[in-house]
Amino acid sequence: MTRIIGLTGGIATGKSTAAAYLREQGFPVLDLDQLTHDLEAHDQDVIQQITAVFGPAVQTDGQIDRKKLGRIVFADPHLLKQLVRIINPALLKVIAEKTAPDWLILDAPTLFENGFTSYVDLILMVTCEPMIQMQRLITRDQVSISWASRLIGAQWPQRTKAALADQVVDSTQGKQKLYRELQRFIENLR
Ligand SMILES: CC(C)(COP(=O)(O)OP(=O)(O)OC[C@H]1O[C@@H](n2cnc3c(N)ncnc32)[C@H](O)[C@@H]1O)[C@@H](O)C(=O)NCCC(=O)NCCS
Ligand SMILES: Nc1ncnc2c1ncn2[C@@H]1O[C@H](COP(=O)(O)OP(=O)(O)OP(=O)(O)O)[C@@H](O)[C@H]1O
Repeated sequence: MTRIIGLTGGIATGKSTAAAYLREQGFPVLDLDQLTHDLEAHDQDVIQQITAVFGPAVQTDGQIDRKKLGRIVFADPHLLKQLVRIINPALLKVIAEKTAPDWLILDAPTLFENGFTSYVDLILMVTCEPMIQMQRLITRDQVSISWASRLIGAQWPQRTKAALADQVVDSTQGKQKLYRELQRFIENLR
């Protein structure tokens, strides 16, 4: 029977790093960021709906230009909600069809914000200190402090997510410590 672990946390806190480790340990992972990218590149219904709301300028070569769309929606919470309303049904359709012999990891950065908590059996959150989060985001994505603040501000605060999660792992002190915490999490699952 498929049981779903929702892997979530703030932007650039280490979710993909945690997901990669869990995948190495044998867990199947459904990455909702990647799924979103696939839908915005190939799903004609999604592309059409996004274009109807945000205009033809968000399309390049028949696909959604995510950098352009990101600049629009992360600058306006109402527009971000409109985008989520378009994407959510398409994501939920894939989630509902996905099966695994035991645990399935749903790598879902905005599990809470998108209203996906009722689709998972357990919530695992990756956290890190806010200053480290800011530094990692600026370094990884080469963005300004003000844009990084906007991206962080578009999500629920880390402390709110941590209070609602079943388990929290912390990536502040490096990858090896994060992996040890994940290993403990796995051992307690079995
Ligand atoms: C805004 C878009 C076009 C930006 O694409 P881009 O390739 O530049 O960024 P990417 O998808 O890799 O996202 C980077 C990070 O942004 C954050 N983010 C993505 N979607 C959201 C959202 N709805 N709310 C807040 N933060 C978000 C996440 O931390 C994510 O990991 C894209 O993220 C998108 O379509 N998002 C809406 C769909 C969604 O909610 N996806 C998350 C499902 S859990
Ligand atoms: N424990 C860690 N120690 C040091 N650096 C880390 C650690 N975990 C992640 N990083 C680095 O921080 C950055 C963000 O990590 P990652 O991409 O895994 O975050 P994310 O939460 O998946 O981000 P997003 O929300 O944008 O998808 C990356 O450059 C990654 O190499």
